[in-house]
Amino acid sequence: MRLTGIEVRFGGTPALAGVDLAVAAGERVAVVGASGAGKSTLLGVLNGAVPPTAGSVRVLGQDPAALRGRELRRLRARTGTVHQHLELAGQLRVVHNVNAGRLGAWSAARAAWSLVHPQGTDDVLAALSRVGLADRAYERTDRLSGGQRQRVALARLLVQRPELVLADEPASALDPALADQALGLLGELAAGRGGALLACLHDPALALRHCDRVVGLAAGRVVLDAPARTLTVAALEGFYGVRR
Ligand SMILES: Nc1ncnc2c1ncn2[C@@H]1O[C@H](COP(=O)(O)OP(=O)(O)OP(=O)(O)O)[C@@H](O)[C@H]1O
Repeated sequence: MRLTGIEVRFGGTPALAGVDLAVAAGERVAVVGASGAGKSTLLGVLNGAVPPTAGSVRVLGQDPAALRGRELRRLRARTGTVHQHLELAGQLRVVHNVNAGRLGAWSAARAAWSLVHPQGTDDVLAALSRVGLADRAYERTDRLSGGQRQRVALARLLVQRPELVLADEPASALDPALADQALGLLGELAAGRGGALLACLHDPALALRHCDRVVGLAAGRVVLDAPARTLTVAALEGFYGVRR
């Protein structure tokens, strides 16, 4: 995956400005930076949700902004995103939300039928069991806690089995043990498909424990790009403006 000279403008000030970033297969990259630095916008450029106003994007050998229809759906099925706001349908049962991870690989008819009769439930239950929620499969999703819903979104990704994993603060509502487990699962998922993981993280210790490389953004620019083993929690806290 490679970004070259990426600029994104929503209005006056650019959300991303001159971003160059190449990520190799197998890399686990933490994207860090203060609120508003451009982290979510960067993930949006990679999954095709945010078209750049300048620059070029290659994701799994393709340019998401140049694709339409079936080609774009195919690329999106290979790119899995855990969104910051999760994008779960609260009124649906957990099993349906997890099954939605497969929608990119199914026809519209099969996807609609799966809402009545969930398909491939064994995989769904296995994914829910990996995130500790097997006993909540048939509950309405909006009855779950924030952290439980975050784990439903993770189970949806496990069912999707994408190559490139994009995770926007995937552990923000999880306790420390569950956060470690979630990051471990995301890293395994990306490695298992020969892909890569990019995770926006606000917790420096979590970033250093689970990622090989840390990319820091400030005001839409890359201001840090270093192997995790060369960084410390204190250095990353300084990057966030924390003073002790
Ligand atoms: N859809 C949008 N329309 C207008 N401005 C936007 C939009 N999305 C993001 N921005 C602006 O782009 C800048 C970067 O936002 P972004 O969401 O990428 O930051 P972030 O680093 O992910 O922040 P946070 O840690 O708070 O989630 C911000 O100034 C934000 O206001």
